[in-house]
Amino acid sequence: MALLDTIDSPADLKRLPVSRLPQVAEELRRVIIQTCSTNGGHLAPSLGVVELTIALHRVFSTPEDKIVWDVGHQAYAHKLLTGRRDRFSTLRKLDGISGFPKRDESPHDAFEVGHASTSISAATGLAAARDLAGRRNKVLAVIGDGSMTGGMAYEAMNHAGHMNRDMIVILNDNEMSIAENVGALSNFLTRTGSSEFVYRFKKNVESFLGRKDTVGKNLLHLAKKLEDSFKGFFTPGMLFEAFGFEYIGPIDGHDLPMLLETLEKVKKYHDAVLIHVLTKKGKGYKPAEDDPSLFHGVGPFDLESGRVLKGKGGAASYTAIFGSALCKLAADDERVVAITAAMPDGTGLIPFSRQFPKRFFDVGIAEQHAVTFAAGLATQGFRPVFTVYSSFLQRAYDLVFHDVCLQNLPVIFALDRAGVVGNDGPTHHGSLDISLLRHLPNMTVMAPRDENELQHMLATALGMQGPVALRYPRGNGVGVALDQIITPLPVGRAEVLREGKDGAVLALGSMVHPALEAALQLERDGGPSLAVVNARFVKPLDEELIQFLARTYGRLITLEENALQGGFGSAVLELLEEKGIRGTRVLRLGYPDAQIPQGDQGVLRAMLGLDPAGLASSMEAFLRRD
Ligand SMILES: Cc1ncc(C[n+]2csc(CCOP(=O)(O)OP(=O)(O)O)c2C)c(N)n1
Ligand SMILES: CC(=O)[C@@H](O)[C@H](O)COP(=O)(O)O
Ligand SMILES: [Mg+2]
Repeated sequence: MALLDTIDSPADLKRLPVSRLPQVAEELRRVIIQTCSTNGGHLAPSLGVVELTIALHRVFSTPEDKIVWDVGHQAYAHKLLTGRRDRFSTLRKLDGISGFPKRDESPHDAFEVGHASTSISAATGLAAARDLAGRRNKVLAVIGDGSMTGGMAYEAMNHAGHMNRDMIVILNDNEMSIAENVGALSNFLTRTGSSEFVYRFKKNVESFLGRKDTVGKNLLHLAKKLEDSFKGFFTPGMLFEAFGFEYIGPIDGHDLPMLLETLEKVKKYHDAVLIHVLTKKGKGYKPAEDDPSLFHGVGPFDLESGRVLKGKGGAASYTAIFGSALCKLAADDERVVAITAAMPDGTGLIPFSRQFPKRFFDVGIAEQHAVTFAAGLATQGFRPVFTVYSSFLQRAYDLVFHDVCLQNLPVIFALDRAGVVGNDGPTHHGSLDISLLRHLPNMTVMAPRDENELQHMLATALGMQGPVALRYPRGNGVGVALDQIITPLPVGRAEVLREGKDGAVLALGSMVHPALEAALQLERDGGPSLAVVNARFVKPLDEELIQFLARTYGRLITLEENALQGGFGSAVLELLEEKGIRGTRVLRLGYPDAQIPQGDQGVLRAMLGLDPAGLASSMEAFLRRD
């Protein structure tokens, strides 16, 4: 029987002799690799923290003690050790366990995450609550070096350090974000400098004098003092100590005895402490060790070879086509610059970064900074294209308004992953961007019906003088041929794709082709005949056409992959109200006011009634109600 099968809670782990822990680590890795090979998932991040997770659950006692995982994509071992081994095969599937910590999934999941750099803030809140309630549990945040490039982490450290709450931050430093980590901090963190001296010195002293020898401890103390005396070096320790955190490290994040000893020691402290651990992303699975970016968030893969069975960014993906169109347009327009917030691969900007290295900027996980950085560039005549997942732009909302729209600056927001993204679930679905952006002054919002129109919309955006949001879905296009010549579209003009007698469908972006399919299906079945319009623009709407359709049919159906509240359909309703067009019946189809769960994209769209069959059924029922 596998040792892991005997661990239904951290208490079971605590009962094992230390000598058995390496076997637990080995079995955890085997389950994580096996599950990710079938389900996909965040393999490399989770493999990198197996020993750290074992050590944490050996020394601390969740759920009383609180562990907040930053992003939470690395928490698979945590889930396996906290009673979810039997359900782990449902990872990231509809109705399965989440790929991120979820409070309603386990009391051991102290806080819900998914977007980076929030863990220290949450942990600070948990620590303050503990103190107010007079409890004495420990509170920890585990944050990666990539997530440490997010400004919120410093806001939190500044506050936590000031309060000097009893809390522990564990910096999991694997020198990787999704891609190689970027930024001055990243270089700084890997510049162990005198810390390296102290680290090697500590290792030598320990091996020579034994761990428990007091002389060794005094020598270690001396080594630390030596480090402090190296005024010429400004080491990570000093940075975090400037924030009021006692710094410990760097230590080997795969050395279980060292981890256990360090955590046991720090557990006795009652101050703000940061432990800097060095880990290898993907440790224990060679394909992931060799390519931690590919295996950061990976689709199903062949266990033996590590060959990924269905990649995300296939040649026909919206992402890849966006990336190549941007390169084409940038070649003829030197004003074009591209910006990513630590996601060059996921946003398709790798080709651009290679072709125009001086015009490419990876700002780290810093979306707020990215927006205002783009605004700065735009004031000087450049055409910044900030390519970002829809859900990750949400944290920069005010900067979009305050720094871009109010100044009416020509910044382009290329919003990838708009609509349901699939197995990442509710934190990552791009379900809000239309509602967030369409009411901002000077903003244009558009969505292409397919991957070919995406090219033309990008050219349209680059030809405009103010802010533009261009949203498109995760995954492959509909398989249309790509025009070689990319030309701008007439702004604010929709496109009638088919005529009808009984009503008109205004479909936006990824809903256009399903709408066509549904209308055709209805007609084939002898049902109503519907006109279908590719709306193209949420702002400005094609006011003339929409008023004509309202007056002609008296019945309109709007379709969008966005929350209904404040979405495209809302904009149509507002227009009819504003123009005094009474009596038109409007059916709005889109996302409800509810969390959309995780699951394959097609399954979710069908669940939401946004697949062709679901659309046909809703449309027919609506038209029959007359
Ligand atoms: C606000 C936000 N932006 C971008 C992402 C996408 N993202 C997820 S994990 C990750 C890299 C995290 O790097 P690190 O914290 O070092 O963790 P590691 O994967 O190396 O363990 C990024 C950019 C996100 N989840 N949230
Ligand atoms: C954890 C995280 O936020 C990213 O890794 C995200 O899951 C990537 O999403 P894609 O798989 O759509 O690129
Ligand atoms: Mg990292």
